[in-house]
Order: sequence, then C-alpha cells, then structure tokens
Amino acid sequence: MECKSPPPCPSTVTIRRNPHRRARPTPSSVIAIREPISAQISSFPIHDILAVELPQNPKHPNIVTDPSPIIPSENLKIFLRIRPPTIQKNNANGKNIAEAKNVWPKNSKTKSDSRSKVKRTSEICVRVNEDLHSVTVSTPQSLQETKRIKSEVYEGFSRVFSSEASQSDVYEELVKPLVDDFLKGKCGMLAAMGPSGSGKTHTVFGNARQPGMVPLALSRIFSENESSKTHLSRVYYLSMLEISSEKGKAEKMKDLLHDGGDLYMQQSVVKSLQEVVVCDSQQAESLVARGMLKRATATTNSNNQSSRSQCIINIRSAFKNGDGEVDGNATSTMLTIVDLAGAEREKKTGNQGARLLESNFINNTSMVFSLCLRSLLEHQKNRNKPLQKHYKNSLLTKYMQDYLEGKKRMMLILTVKPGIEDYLDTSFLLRQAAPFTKIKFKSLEEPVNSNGNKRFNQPLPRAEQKRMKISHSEASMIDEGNIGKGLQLTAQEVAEIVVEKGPCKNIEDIGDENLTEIPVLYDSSTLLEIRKKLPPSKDHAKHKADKNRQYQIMQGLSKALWTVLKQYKEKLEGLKTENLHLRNSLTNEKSRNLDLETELSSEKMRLSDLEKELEELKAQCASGKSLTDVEEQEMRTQCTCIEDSTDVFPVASHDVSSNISQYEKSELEEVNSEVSSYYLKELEQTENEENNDLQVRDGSASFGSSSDGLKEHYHLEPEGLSESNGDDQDVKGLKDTDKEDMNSRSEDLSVSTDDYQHFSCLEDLSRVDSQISSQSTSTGLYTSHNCEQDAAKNVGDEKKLESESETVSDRSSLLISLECESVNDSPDYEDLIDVNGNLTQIKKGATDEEDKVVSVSAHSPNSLQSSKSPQKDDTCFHVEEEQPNNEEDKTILSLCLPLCSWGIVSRIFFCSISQGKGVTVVTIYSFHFMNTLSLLLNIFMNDSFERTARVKNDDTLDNSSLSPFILLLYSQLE
Ligand SMILES: Nc1ncnc2c1ncn2[C@@H]1O[C@H](COP(=O)(O)OP(=O)(O)OP(=O)(O)O)[C@@H](O)[C@H]1O
Repeated sequence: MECKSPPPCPSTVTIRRNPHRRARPTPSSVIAIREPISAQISSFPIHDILAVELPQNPKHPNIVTDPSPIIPSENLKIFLRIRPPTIQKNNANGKNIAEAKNVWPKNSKTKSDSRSKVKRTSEICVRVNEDLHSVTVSTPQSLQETKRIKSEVYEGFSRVFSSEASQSDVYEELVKPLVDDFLKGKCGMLAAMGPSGSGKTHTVFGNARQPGMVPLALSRIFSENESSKTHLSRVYYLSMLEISSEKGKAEKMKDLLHDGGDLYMQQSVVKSLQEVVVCDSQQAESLVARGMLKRATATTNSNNQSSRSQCIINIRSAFKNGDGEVDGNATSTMLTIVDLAGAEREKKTGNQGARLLESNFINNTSMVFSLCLRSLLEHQKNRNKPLQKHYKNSLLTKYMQDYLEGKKRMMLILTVKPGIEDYLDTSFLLRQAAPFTKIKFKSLEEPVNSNGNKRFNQPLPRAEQKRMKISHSEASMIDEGNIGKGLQLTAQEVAEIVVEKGPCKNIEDIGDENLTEIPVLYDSSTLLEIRKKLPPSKDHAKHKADKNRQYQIMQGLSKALWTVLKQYKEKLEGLKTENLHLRNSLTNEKSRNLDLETELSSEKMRLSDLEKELEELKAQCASGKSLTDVEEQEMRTQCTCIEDSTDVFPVASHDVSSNISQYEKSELEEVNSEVSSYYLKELEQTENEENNDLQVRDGSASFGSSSDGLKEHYHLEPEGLSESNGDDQDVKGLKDTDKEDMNSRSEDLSVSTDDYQHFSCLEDLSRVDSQISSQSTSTGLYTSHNCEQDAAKNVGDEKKLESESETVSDRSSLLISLECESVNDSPDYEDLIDVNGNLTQIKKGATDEEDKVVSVSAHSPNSLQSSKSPQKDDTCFHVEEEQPNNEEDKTILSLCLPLCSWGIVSRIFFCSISQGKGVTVVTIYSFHFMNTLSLLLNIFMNDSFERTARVKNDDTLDNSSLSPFILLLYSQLE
C-alpha cells in the first residue's frame, strides 16, 4: 500500500487530534491482563485478534464461545478510506475514462485535460501517514488565514486506506474479521459514513468489477457454510430495507426485497420486514442487486447516482436440522451492513426542492448518529454524565440502539474525498468521528443464542413514528456546522447544545432566552415543553418568585378595592333612597307653595279691597258724615267679614271685633239718643224762642258762625243734623260743647271703626307678611316690596305709590302712609326738607311758637331719602312736634299689645304715653318676638321700631295729621 506523506512545510502548524494515550495501569490484576489487549485492538488488524483460537461450543461446533467469563473490552473500530481523486470509468468503447467527481461546477475541459488531472492530483488535502492509522489534512491556502492552521493530523483509526486501496484490501482488513465473528456466532455491524460521493456505496456494494463488502461477505459466508456442513447446518436469511424521508417531512422505512407497504418500528424493532432465505451467494447477491435497484437514488452535483436513503442489509444466520430452524431466533446471529446517505453541503450541491429536503433529512440522520456516539463517548469518559437517548430522534439510530449504546460490536468505515475542494467535508467528518475511536464496547460477546433477530417482524407503534421536520433553514444550519439543531431533540439534548454553544455553563443556568436561541423548527409549544422538562434556572426561579409576589400583591389590592367599591355602592344606594325622599318632600313643598301662592294672591286681592274700603271710610270720616244705620250695618258686615276672614288671629280678632261692636252699638245708641233728645229739646226751645222774641238774633248769628267754624274745622256735618237743620237758625241752639262732644263721639266711633279696620288690616298684613317671610326662602317669589307695590297699583296714584313705597315698610305701613297722605294732601301744610334730608311739613301761615309742627323723620335715612321701598322693619318712624321739652315727661300709660300669628306671639307692640308740660308724647315700640332671647336680640340689634307723637296738651288732635291708632291711645289718655 502506497502511503504518501505530506511535503514538509515549515510554516505550517500541525495539530494532532486524538493523540495516543497510554493506558493507565490499574491495580486489578485481572484488568491488567486485559488492558493491553484492549489497548492493542486498535493497533492491530482485527482479524488478528479474532483469529485467536477459541474453544468451540460443544453443542454447536460452529458457535464460538468465550472460555473466559471475563469479556474483553474493545474499542470502536473506525476505518478510514480515501477515495481516489479521479475515477476511472469505462466509456462506450470500453476505454477507461478518468472522471473527476465531486467537482462543482463541472468543467468539461478538466475532464480531458491531462495537465489539470496532474494538477488535481497534486491538490489533495488528505494524506495517509506512515503509521496507517492517521491522516494529515492540509488546509487549503484560501482558508489558512481563517483557520490559522495549515494542517491537522487525525489519528487513532484502526486503519487508513489510501485511494489506491482496493475493495479486497478493505474487506480483508475490515469485513473479514467481522464475517468471521458472524460465522462464530457474534453479531456485528458495519456502517459506512461520509460525505456524498466519497465512496460509501462503492465500498459497501461495489460494482461487478470491484465487488463491495456485501458481496464479499456473502461470498465468504456461503463458502464457509459449504465447507462446514454438519448435521446441524446453518440457514441464512437476508433482509434489506431503507429509511428515507417522505417529502422531507417524515421518515419512512421500506422493504427493498419485497413490494409491500412501509415498515414500521416498535420498541426499536422493525415490524413486517420480511426475510429471504438465501442459499448461496449468487442468490443473495441477486437479491441485493434487486434491492439496490429499488433504493432511492438521484443525481446530484456531487454524485451521479447519489443515495438518498439509509440502506440496511441484514444477514441472519440460524441453525437448523432437517425439520427446520433450531430454537428459532434464539441461536441466530446478525450481521448488519449499513450504507448511510452522505452528508451534503448545500452550497456545494446546490440542491433545491425535493433534493434539498432529502439532503436535510440525510444530514439530520448523520448528526443524530454522531450525537449518539458522542453521548456514548462522554458517558464512558465520565460516568456521572448520563447516556443521552439521542437514538430516539431518528429511525436509523433507533434501529441501531444497541450498537450506539455500546451493547453490540460495531465498526465504522469513513470515506472521504481527498480533493482540496472537499477539505471542509473531510475535515468536518474527521473532526467529528475521530474521537469516537475511544468508544469501548464492553459487552461485545453476547450469547450466541441471543435473540439477534428480535427486532424483526414486530409492529411499530405509530407513536414511535416521530416525524422529522426538515427545512431549508435547518439545512443551512447544518452547513454552518450547527449540529443538533432542528432535530426533534429531547430537552436534555437541547440543554446540552445550549451549554455547549451558548453562554450558559450549566444546564441550571439556561433561561428562556437561551431556548429562543434555538428556534429552528421548534415552535413555542415545543419550547414550552422543553422549558418544563428542564430544571428551573436561577433567573427563572427568581422571575417566578417575583411573579408570584406580584400576583399576591395584586390579589390583595384587588380585594381591598373590591371592599371599598362595595362600601361605596352601599353608600350610594343609601344616598339614592335619601334623594328619593328629598324629591318627594320637594314635590310636596312645591304643591304647598303653590297653594300658598294662591292664598297669597287672594289675600292681596282682599287687601286691595280693604284698602279701598279704608279709603272710603277715611273719606267719610274726613267729610264729617255721621254713620247712618245702613253704613253702620255695612261696616259691621265688613267687620264681620274681616273677622271671619282673619282666621289668622281667631281669638284676638274676635275679641276686638266683639268689643268694638259692642262699643259701637252702645256709643251709637247713646249718641243717637242724645242727639235725638238734644234735638228735640232744641226744637222745643227754638220754637219757644221764636214765638217769644226775635231779638236774640245776634247771639244766634254768633252761634251760626261758630257752627260753620266747627263744620269747617272738623268737616263733620251729621246728615241728620244738616237735614233737620235746613235753616241755619235751626242749629244755632246747639252748644259748641255739645257739638264738639257729638263730633268727638262720632269721630271716636269712626276712629274706632277705622282703627279696627287698621288693626284688621294690620293683622292681615302681618299674617301675609309672616307667610311671605316664612316662604321667602323657599319660593323667593314674593317680598314685602311686591306686596307694597301691588297695593300701590291698586290705589292707582303714582304719587301716592312713591310716597307709600318710601314710607310704608311693614305691617304698620298703612297707618303711616295715611299720616303722610293726610299731611301731603292737606293744603294747610307745606313741605320742608332740612339739611339731613328729613321731610318736614309746616302748617302754612303759622308761626313756630303757635302752630303745631309735625315732622316726619326716620332714624334710618335710607327709608325716606331713597326712592326705594324701605326694608322690612328697617324704618324707625317719628311723628313729632317741634316743641321744646323743657320738663320731664311723665308716663301716664303703658300698654303692651301682643300680636299673635298662628297662635304664637310674633310681635309685641308696646305703647307708652307720657305727658309733660304742654306736650303729650305717644310712643309705640314694636318688637319681634319669638322668645325671650329673640326679644333681647331685637332690642340689642335695634331690630325694632318706635313711633312717637308729641302733641300739645292744649291742642286738639288733628285727625288728618295723627293716626287713628294714636288717636285711640290719646282718647284712652283723655
Ligand atoms: N475507491 C474507489 N475506487 C474507485 N471508484 C470509486 C471509489 N470510491 C468511489 N468511487 C466512485 O465514486 C463514485 C461515487 O461513489 P459512491 O456513489 O459510492 O459515493 P457515495 O458516498 O455513496 O455517495 P452518496 O452518499 O451520494 O451515495 C462512484 O461512481 C464510485 O464508483
């Protein structure tokens, strides 16, 4: 065998991969014996080791049994075969044509150019070292700067076959020992792996001129069988299947020797796979050839007939006698040869569509295969590391579970292409597979009667048919060397990949963000499942604790808010109920207010009527007419009506009216009787005088003048008298005193009547005013000012209205207005306004000393100086006479009159009459009264009014200047 060593290159850096290690001596003597053997396995041809004479099984002479109970361990044998850089093919003329495969893009000139062939030959990157167990891979010039290395040495291989090695060389070195073991009852498997077009299929199957390992093994098996015929001959079964991708989405298993349905696997056992009993090598080879025709192949840029599936060939041997198979599968032995599909680089192959999907599937299977071996290696290096079950990720590895877990012996043959353009594929494969040479199989010697065929003819559960997702991105990642991604890996596998490639040093440190770094073909649900399977990371646990704390806080907050909202809701309901009650009460108050307004309007009408009647009565009093019986009767009727209507003061008004009525009756009867008697007397006297003498005419004339003056002064002329005294001489007999007495009595009667009416009006006003004041806050519609204006409108005199609006302010306004009116209307007085703006009326033509001066002033200047109506109870009115008060007044009468409203004393009138020298002062105080405290407050706040009248004692009271009420008091004084 020709081995070419690489040319010396001083500038290159050579890295030795998998350097030889000396086996460490163990204290155990037993182990010490076996250690050298196992350590030398990789150094010596396997057939040398297996050629050791072993005692035969006495029961089954063809079954080799190990006499020693100690089973020697054995390293995984890995062989390396370098494909020739050029392939000689026969053309149609039978001439050999050198074809440079795996050159992409293909250049037709290079095929025929011998110079380029020489050049290509020199541009190889893999060279076999002299020890035949290692190779040196030279880094292409273009990649040296990137890789920073110029060559790498991969060693530890059982044997490295150069490109000149023939199929027989490989068989003798590799398969023959395996076949011999098979014939001795040992199961074994050979798997060929390598990049596409590297010669796997060529090595396994070969061609007619260069038969591969399968035909050579079959030939060897059947030739041996012929030579060792015994009574218990062997029976060989042949089965052939392929595992391919179904449209790039799932894996499927297909029986290549029978045209049936797809196979399926259950518990790592292929079900429905049919075996063909083969009797000789030709039959077996024919079957294999037919199966190869059914195998999925395609033309790619790397290979004209590239295998697109994993092909598995099983040769099972069983002992039989003349009746049939002995012990069934119990004594069968299995030899398995696997032709793996070659890994492909997408950038190189340029696969698209279905080819790309197939390429992804192939690459995935190769990577799972590598993961299984790597996990086994790490597990054997460190027993603390668990053996990962990567085999579940593909049907091929699942089928090869026992081999990938080190339970059965397995050998690998790696095929590489030596070209410099294949550097990446070659270096990747060697870097990946070279460490596997340290894998040891400690259970190599399985019992011969083990069920080597137990994997066959068993159904495959559909649950096991995991679909392998292959995508374009996955293939890209494979091209970038991202092994393990995009596969249906377990959580632990993913975690290992993350630890290996990511920043996390431990699996416990893996967070969700690390999982998102491997999104290839893993959707969120899958990642979530992986997350659940992974141990909780520190950050994740902290995050979870924070979330739980936030959740508890939010829960407490929501409970508190709920309680507060509940309380507010209850309060709101209570307020709604209260609001409803208030609305109902408001409605009732409105209706009541409406009634009161109606009543107020009626009262105002009545007040207007009363004012008119009062005016009429006043006019009658002023004209001096005596009351006739009819008028008396009308007045009584009115009083009765007023009495009836003034239900506000039922007790007081009734008493007063009854008293006045009785008083009027008695007085009227008395006056009438006196007038009648006096008239009769006078008539008799006059008749007597006329009859006697007419000489006393002068005296009667003076009497007449006196009578005229009386009439002129009092404006009183009883109709009875005037009618009866149609002649002036008839009334001369009346004495002035009698006349005055009569007039005064008549006036008293009229005044009493007026006063009664005033009092009644006062009461009405008080009642109305009190009602208004009590309702003003709720209605605000009526005020005393409105009431006064309405009263003034009814009078119809603007001048009077102004005067009244200025002077009348409260329930006694009517009285005061009468005084002012009488003063204003009197032609004998003229208005004077002093410096303080007080209105003063002075009798015309009178001197200050002689004449009575009646001044009208107010304590509050707003009452009179402004044209506005005075406020209620804001006016302090004085009717006083400008007389020097040199002497102290002497109170001769104090009268307290309570004014009741609704049975409650609301106002107190306090009348004081004091008499000094020459002056009589009548003062009326008015107080609001609710209780003693309010009375004191009224006094303190000056919320009261007083009226004072000062009259000379020697003067006769003027009806037109003083109010009838004062006259009444004055009459009481008299
Ligand atoms: N050692 C060899 N000697 C001569 N020819 C070889 C050798 N190895 C491979 N070939 C040829 O190279 C070509 C590709 O080989 P082969 O098909 O076996 O590759 P492969 O690894 O199986 O590719 P794929 O994985 O795509 O199936 C074939 O024509 C084969 O005859």
